[in-house]
Amino acid sequence: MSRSPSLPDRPHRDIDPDLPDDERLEALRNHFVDLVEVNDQLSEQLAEAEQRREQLRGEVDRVERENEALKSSSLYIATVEDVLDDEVVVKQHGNNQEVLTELSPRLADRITAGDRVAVNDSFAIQTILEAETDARAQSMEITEKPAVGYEDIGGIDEQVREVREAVEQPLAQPEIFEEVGIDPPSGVLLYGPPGTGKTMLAKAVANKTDATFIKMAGSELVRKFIGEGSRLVRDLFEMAREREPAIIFIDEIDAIATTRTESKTSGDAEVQRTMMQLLSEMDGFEARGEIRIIAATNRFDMLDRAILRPGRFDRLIEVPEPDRDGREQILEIHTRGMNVGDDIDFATLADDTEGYSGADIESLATEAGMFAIRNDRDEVRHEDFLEALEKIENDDSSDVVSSAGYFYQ
Ligand SMILES: Nc1ncnc2c1ncn2[C@@H]1O[C@H](COP(=O)(O)OP(=O)(O)OP(=O)(O)O)[C@@H](O)[C@H]1O
Repeated sequence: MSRSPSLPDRPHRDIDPDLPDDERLEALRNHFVDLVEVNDQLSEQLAEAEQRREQLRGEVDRVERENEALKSSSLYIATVEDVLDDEVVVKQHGNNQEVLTELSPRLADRITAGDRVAVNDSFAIQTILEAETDARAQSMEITEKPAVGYEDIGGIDEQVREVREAVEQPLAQPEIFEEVGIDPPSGVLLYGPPGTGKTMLAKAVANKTDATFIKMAGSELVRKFIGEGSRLVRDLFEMAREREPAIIFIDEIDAIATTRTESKTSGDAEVQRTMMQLLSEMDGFEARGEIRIIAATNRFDMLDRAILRPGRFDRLIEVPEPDRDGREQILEIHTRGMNVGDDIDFATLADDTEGYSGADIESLATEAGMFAIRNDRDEVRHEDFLEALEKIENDDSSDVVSSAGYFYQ
């Protein structure tokens, strides 16, 4: 870009000292005129150079501003569908828009079809994202054999029976359903307050049937992976097919299956698409196959009824807070591995823990153990439980006993 203007010739005039005065004077005058002319030319060139410098300065500022804007603006997620010579076809997640975009030489030999990429407003690829398997692993919890058995679940025997019938039996004895000629429930929805054993139930069935337990949280689907919800739902079912027999457990399903709202923000549209994908996966599902689906929510009131239609989550099981006997059973379960004294009276503790969920009771037992340690004992006594109860009741910041305040139907 640099331009070096040619400098005018330096005026040079040898004046003969032997010339008569008037001729020498004339020669000097002419020389002076030449010098003035050169000076004018140089001044003109200097002014031009200054103007050019100003222009360049302006250009640098503009490029810097553009660069800043590029660095700070949000990018969209897309998948590379096809790599051509120096162009690629990308499909933007969320709206599925396909575009042909130029490929920068910087990325040319690193990109392959199927890569997840971040694109800017003009669909220029900015970065290649990490492998899809990482995203899958981040969003799902996969356990080959969860370490939870039915004997670890207290106070909800009826719910255990129902889950076994709706999920375990179709996996363990599919022929019974074939012989009778009925399809087992497509999906089971567990609903009730937090910490009552919904996740435990799903894990226990997976354990009993030697099925892979694949958990995905609805809230993560919409919060963490914006624009990728429907793709992750597809991945979830694909993963389950790869690992049959499998139990798919979708926790907090209300996050993706809420009643349609009036607002039409892109976030809502994205949640809708994620739910539609889930429904279409479930609709195209082999009812007697080796994959069972369990979902859980503590916001039953918010659910979009579309997910409860036959062929979808068509078996509803309420998992309530434990009653008095249930609390006693859960207390016994959670103290099984503890060194407890003979003086512990579970019956009165069950009376004292009205409104406690299973998770609250688990925390109570741990807290009682802490009091025993604080009192320099290796045996947990009834008094430790009473102190733990008092601490929990007084502890405003604790969310224990808060479950009673959750809204569900
Ligand atoms: N019925 C129960 N019997 C024994 N332990 C329980 C029971 N319910 C809850 N717990 C204890 O609380 C913990 C949390 O329970 P779980 O995750 O199954 O609750 P959840 O109903 O799925 O809760 P959330 O709605 O918050 O996901 C369990 O690991 C277990 O220790």
